[in-house]
Amino acid sequence: MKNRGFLLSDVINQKRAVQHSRGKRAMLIVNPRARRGGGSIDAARQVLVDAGLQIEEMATSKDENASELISRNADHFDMAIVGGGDGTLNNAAAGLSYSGLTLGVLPLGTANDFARTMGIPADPVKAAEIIAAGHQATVDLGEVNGHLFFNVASIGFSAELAGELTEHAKKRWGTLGYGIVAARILMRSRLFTCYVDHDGTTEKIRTMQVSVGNGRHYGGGMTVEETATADDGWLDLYSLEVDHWWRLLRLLPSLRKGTQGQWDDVRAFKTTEVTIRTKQPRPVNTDGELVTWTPAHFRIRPKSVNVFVPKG
Ligand SMILES: Nc1ncnc2c1ncn2[C@@H]1O[C@H](COP(=O)(O)OP(=O)(O)OP(=O)(O)O)[C@@H](O)[C@H]1O
Repeated sequence: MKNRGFLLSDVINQKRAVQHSRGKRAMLIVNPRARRGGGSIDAARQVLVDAGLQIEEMATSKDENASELISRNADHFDMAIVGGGDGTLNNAAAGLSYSGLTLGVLPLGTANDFARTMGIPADPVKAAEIIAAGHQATVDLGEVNGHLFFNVASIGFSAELAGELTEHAKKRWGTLGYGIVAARILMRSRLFTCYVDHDGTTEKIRTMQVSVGNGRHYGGGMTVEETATADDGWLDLYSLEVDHWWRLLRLLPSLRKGTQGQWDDVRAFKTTEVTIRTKQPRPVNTDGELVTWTPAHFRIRPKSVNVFVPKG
């Protein structure tokens, strides 16, 4: 009986997917440089085709910007399916936001934090089923100095991590790679001075890292803030003001759960706009890519992108 019920619900879901997707045109942009981007996504593509989508695959390379591809071709499509990690999604963010095309995510990256935030399964076939089913949500984007991001932007320790964690290391070690390189950088990290302008005040702080999150997860399963969602209209900032790296160790469980704001040496608040200034220019990374330098002006861009998400 159990098996029969399961088969019936599969058939019903497939029918619903076909009703929603039949005849819709989807551009499929796969980043071959993402961790699993070089592998086959044939099975995921087949799920989309079986649901009735007309798929046109568009090549993206190091020099080709996914946003440009989306903007240039938006008139001919109903949705843009992006196969890659968080770097690829950020690369597509401007095009998605300006074109209004709905985003389908095939998580082919290392961390896939945006997929995690939205509850999209890491398995590309299951993720394709979510796209075919057609349930949508509208999410915010973060912006720093004109660069858009889905999950998080940081200054300090994790920007150094982004600089040192090579593509090769990510491909080889996956999220374990983050851990190994992070431990090495942590041991030599020192506090630096920042001026934080927000909500009419300026705070001078000494910090090891400032993170500004739009979504919920980053860094392969860390949490920006336990109540954060990608559609809450807020940026969540936290600053690690610990004086020795080893004090960070006791914060690790909180950093995973997003409860770090409860510690005395962590400053945390919600805002919609914040500027961070440093004495010397410091690099800013968005989801592992170095994109700009301080002074860094962050703001929330509410309700910017429609995304296919699991029901509920
Ligand atoms: N449209 C694109 N075409 C080609 N390369 C891209 C594109 N967008 C991003 N990249 C580059 O591809 C590399 C890998 O992409 P991405 O960051 O998506 O995967 P990942 O690093 O494996 O996953 P994650 O960011 O989830 O950890 C990044 O260094 C990024 O700069």
